[in-house]
Amino acid sequence: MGARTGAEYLRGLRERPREVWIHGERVLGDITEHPAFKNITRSVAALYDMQHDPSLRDAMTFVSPSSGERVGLSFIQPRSQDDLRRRSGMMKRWADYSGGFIGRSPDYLNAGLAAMAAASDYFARNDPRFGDNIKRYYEYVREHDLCLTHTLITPQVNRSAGPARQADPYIVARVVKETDAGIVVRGARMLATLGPIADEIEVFPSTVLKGTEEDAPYSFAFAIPCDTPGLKFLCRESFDYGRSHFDHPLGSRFEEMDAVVVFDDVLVPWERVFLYQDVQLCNGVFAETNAVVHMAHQVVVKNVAKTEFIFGIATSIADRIGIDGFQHVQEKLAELIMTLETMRAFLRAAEADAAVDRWGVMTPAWAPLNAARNLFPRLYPRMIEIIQQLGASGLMALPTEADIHGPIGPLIDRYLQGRNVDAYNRVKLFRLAWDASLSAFGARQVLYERFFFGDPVRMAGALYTSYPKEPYKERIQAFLDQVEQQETATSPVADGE
Ligand SMILES: Cc1cc2c(cc1C)N(C[C@H](O)[C@H](O)[C@H](O)COP(=O)(O)OP(=O)(O)OC[C@H]1O[C@@H](n3cnc4c(N)ncnc43)[C@H](O)[C@@H]1O)c1[nH]c(=O)[nH]c(=O)c1N2
Ligand SMILES: O=C(O)Cc1ccc(O)cc1
Repeated sequence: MGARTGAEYLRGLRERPREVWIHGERVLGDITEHPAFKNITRSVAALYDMQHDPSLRDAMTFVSPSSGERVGLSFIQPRSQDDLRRRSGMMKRWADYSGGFIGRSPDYLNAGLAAMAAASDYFARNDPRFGDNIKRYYEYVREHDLCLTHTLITPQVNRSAGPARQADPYIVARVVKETDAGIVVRGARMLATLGPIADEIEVFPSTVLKGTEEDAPYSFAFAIPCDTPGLKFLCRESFDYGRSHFDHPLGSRFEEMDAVVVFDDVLVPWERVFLYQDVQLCNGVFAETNAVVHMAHQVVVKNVAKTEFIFGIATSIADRIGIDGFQHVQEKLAELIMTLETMRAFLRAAEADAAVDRWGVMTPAWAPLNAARNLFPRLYPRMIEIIQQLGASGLMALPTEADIHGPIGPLIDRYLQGRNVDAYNRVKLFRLAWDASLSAFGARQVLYERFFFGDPVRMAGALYTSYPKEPYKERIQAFLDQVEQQETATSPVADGE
């Protein structure tokens, strides 16, 4: 019990084989040895191991209020700004490990779950048992340091109709029946990042349901182990092509995988149900519990780490091939600095203006985090464009490790050296830039940043509609009135001329 080591995380996956499909086959045997999952499971394990580095103990863990064990800091229910800063410090260490390329390190969902448990009264409004369920579940996950995945989105079949109005009412995961033991769920959800190698899956409300009776069977929040019978993970193709860390420095380590989740009459025990059939409570769960704020806190920490990493790549390219003196290159690098400082400022503002919410949790200020989560999906594709603009053909004149060590090695040494670096290290840098900006891994990162927190168009709409606009409109009206008064006061008629 308490914060796990990487070995304990890997053992947990081995002990609980789950139904995972990839490349036309079911993963049989040890998933931690499967080519698509071996490297990412080692990377997630490395995150857990950081919790046991004696020099990082206080930076990565805190003392559990229930067991007295040291548990992961992302599970903390912050009570002070200091707690928030400690949590973001911990999140930054995890994000730095992968340059922000493991978007779904477990801290993202841990922070959300901690907030939901603090807001257990919200779930109790649906049913008093659900309030106890979410609290108990949070403690269970925290004390066992489990790795969570989540799935919110309905299958992309026909977006012009709600879940009940699809070609088949069982496309979207819904409740088929209730038993004394729990609810039975049939249908599918999208898109569980890290799903096949998580311990548990949260199946939470997603798109805004209409609030009519027909949506009730689609309205629920629950969590179950990933090896629950009938639960299937349908993976996309792996972007870890089994190449060396030199050839694919990111894809060979941080390919976190995304999977469609199918529920083939899955029994969800009542003690794991947190919301059921109450459409309004389902629609409000992330906002009303402030879980979305705490998750956004992790996201902005990750954005800082990722922007630092991309800026590091871009400025290294500029230096290595001698383009750093050109004005337009400096302008592009300055753009990355602006993005970095913007993200840092959002994070700092959110922590500095944090306040205790109605659930008693010290909660980062939402306005800067909400602005950040709307802005970054627009800035990240531009960051990647800058890498492409600076790297140019160098992102394609890119031999592999085998070429460097093979018969053409001397040619590479001569023609692919940089201004101040040998060919080996120049190619190594450019392969990293390629993996961040052009490989399947890199392209998926752009898509991830565009969409993972929701459809950017609807997110922007929600930002606009929820933002307090009256004070600004009133100010403009007052300004216009003032102009009129001044005109009247200074006009010849008013002066009696
Ligand atoms: C790489 C990656 C990883 C993840 C995820 C996505 C991606 C790309 N997601 C899913 C993510 O939450 C999801 O992509 C967004 O919410 C958008 O939903 P759809 O992808 O279904 O697009 P959707 O089909 O809704 O939209 C497609 C297009 O249609 C437009 N559109 C659709 N409906 C509209 C409407 N009503 N009004 C206006 N425009 C509309 C959109 O603006 C968009 O341009 C996820 N989810 C999850 O639960 N867990 C996870 O771990 C992840 N991980
Ligand atoms: O749906 C929401 O309101 C917030 C949300 C979006 C994406 C996600 O991964 C978690 C929560």
